[in-house]
Amino acid sequence: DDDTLSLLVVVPSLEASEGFVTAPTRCSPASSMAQTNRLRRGRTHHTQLRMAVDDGYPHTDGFTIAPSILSANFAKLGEEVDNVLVSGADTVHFDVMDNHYVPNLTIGPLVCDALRKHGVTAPIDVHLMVTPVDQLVGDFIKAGASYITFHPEASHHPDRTLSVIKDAGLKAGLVFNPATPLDWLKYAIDKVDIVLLMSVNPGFGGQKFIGYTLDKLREAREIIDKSGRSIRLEIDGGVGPANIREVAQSGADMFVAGSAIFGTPDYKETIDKMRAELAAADVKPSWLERAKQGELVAV
Ligand SMILES: O=C(CO)[C@H](O)[C@H](O)COP(=O)(O)O
Repeated sequence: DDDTLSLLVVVPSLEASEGFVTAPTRCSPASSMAQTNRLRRGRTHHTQLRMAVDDGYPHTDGFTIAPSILSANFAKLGEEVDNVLVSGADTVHFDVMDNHYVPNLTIGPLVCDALRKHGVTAPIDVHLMVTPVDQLVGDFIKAGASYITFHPEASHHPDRTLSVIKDAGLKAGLVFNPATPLDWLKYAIDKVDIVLLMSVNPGFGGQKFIGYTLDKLREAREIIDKSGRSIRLEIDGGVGPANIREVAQSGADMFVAGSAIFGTPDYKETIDKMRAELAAADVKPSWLERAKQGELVAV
């Protein structure tokens, strides 16, 4: 209920081969507002409530699967989101397009708020493809977003925008279009929780993965690992069971997939295939391995 949150907390275990053990705990909203919001946002409505107290992300295997609702049936969005979450997705990827920064028009804070009111408790990963950025950031914080990522070149003050998101207790991220260099990370990396690489030109679902972004993933992975921080590396565009293994091997640990999931009749079967490919990739998420060795600074 809203007064007392009863959670199963997932904590990293140095001994467990999967990297996690579960332990029941009880959390009270008497803690700070930011912490309370974080707890609420971190709740999932899977078969059991899960939360990674180390970093605020839910995960089963250290990898995050984030279906993009851009490819969902908007006429029954709540049901679509419920289905994809019970099918094993970790977060809901929420694409916001303004017909200005990108040539398409989608959904805004009202829809995010409606999903929360519908009962969605999984993290909502808001990807802003808009300019200007700042007004919508405030609106999405109020609407119950969990993570907000934006394109730095679309913001007048990227550093300030990152701070506003983080100060509200959310995860903040920068998004890079396929041909946009990663230079923006050089100065702002201490405020970045998520680096999102576009592997298609933003604006539409169902496009083909641009191959050279695999090199860019490796470059971003190196920058992140050097930073010594638990930053997630998210990839978005043209990802599905056929290429997720190679994408993971190139360094990604958060995978957005729209048409590959919503375009299939059985979401669980598709997500299971993606997880099987991740297991076969024979790589562990860098953040998880380094957390086990006590190397990472929490974000
Ligand atoms: O941000 C996006 C487009 O701008 C979408 O999230 C992305 O394209 C995912 O769709 P698909 O998996 O079908 O490529």
